[in-house]
Amino acid sequence: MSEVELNTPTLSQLEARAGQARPAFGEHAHVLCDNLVRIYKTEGVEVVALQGLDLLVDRGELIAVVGASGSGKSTLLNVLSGLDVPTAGVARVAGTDLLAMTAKDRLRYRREVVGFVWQQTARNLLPYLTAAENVRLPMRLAGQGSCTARAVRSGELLDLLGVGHRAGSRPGEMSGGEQQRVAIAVALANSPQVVLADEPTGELDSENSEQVFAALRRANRELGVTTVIVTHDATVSEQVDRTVGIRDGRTSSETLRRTSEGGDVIAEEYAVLDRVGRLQLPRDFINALDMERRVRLELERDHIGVWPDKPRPEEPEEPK
Ligand SMILES: Nc1ncnc2c1ncn2[C@@H]1O[C@H](COP(=O)(O)OP(=O)(O)OP(=O)(O)O)[C@@H](O)[C@H]1O
Repeated sequence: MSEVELNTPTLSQLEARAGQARPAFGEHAHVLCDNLVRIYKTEGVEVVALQGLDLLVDRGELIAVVGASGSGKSTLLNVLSGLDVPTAGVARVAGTDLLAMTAKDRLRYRREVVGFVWQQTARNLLPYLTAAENVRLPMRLAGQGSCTARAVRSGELLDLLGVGHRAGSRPGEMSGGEQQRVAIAVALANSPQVVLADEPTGELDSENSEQVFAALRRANRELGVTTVIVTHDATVSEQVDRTVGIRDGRTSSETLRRTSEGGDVIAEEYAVLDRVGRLQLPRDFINALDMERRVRLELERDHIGVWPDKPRPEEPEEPK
């Protein structure tokens, strides 16, 4: 055997080396969506609601997903909550592969792994039970703890979310914001690993919305529960550290919030670069430069320039 043959790696060695060099996408993420596709077919017409969406959320992180109506937010949440199955791609939450669940796995997943807060308070709480009874119900259904242990936990959760004084009230006797904070306690009752909230402030005024966001932040911080809030309200980026924007069924931007040394809250927006190098330019940037179909790129030492295909007509000079 020649020396060249001896030193030439085999295909399987090359594959093993490639695997070592790059950890799998989102290997350590608590919530992972990789190239997620959801196509709805109705009367022969196909609607692509998710078009290869990538999303990573770390354990213990709190993020918001924002997007215009029809961008795919509810579809994403339905997949993450185990209500819907994507057409293709990977969806994994707290180690559970959402595309490979049996009906029994799905029930366990929805009962033990994730907690939900829906927009409509009526979907979150039973009207004829008090706040404390509503929080105790999921624990009873899951057969968790003794009667006393359940009462203690419901009291602690209601206190944590600032609605301890409402323990004996029925939903109809509480404000919308209080009902949603009780709903968060219900979602947390069985100690889920991930809380999913769909427009939790959609029916609330700004003061109540802020209280609900503050309650979600407190639950996230104190209990370490990973939290994903879906909303069309772009101002949510002031309330959370990371906001992921979806456009046309794909993640398009991220806004990161940080506090400067002077104490000011600074929100910086980034475009998302996907794994094959695709980037969605903001619609207003494209419109401002009349960009269409293709653009010219130039690689500089520390950035990439993007120019319209055709030069823009000269601006007419202002008459003197
Ligand atoms: N069951 C369905 N059958 C057919 N098309 C659907 C279905 N559900 C959603 N779609 C379509 O998929 C796309 C994404 O919808 P989705 O409800 O996920 O968006 P969204 O961002 O949550 O919107 P909204 O904020 O209005 O609820 C839309 O074009 C919608 O019409």
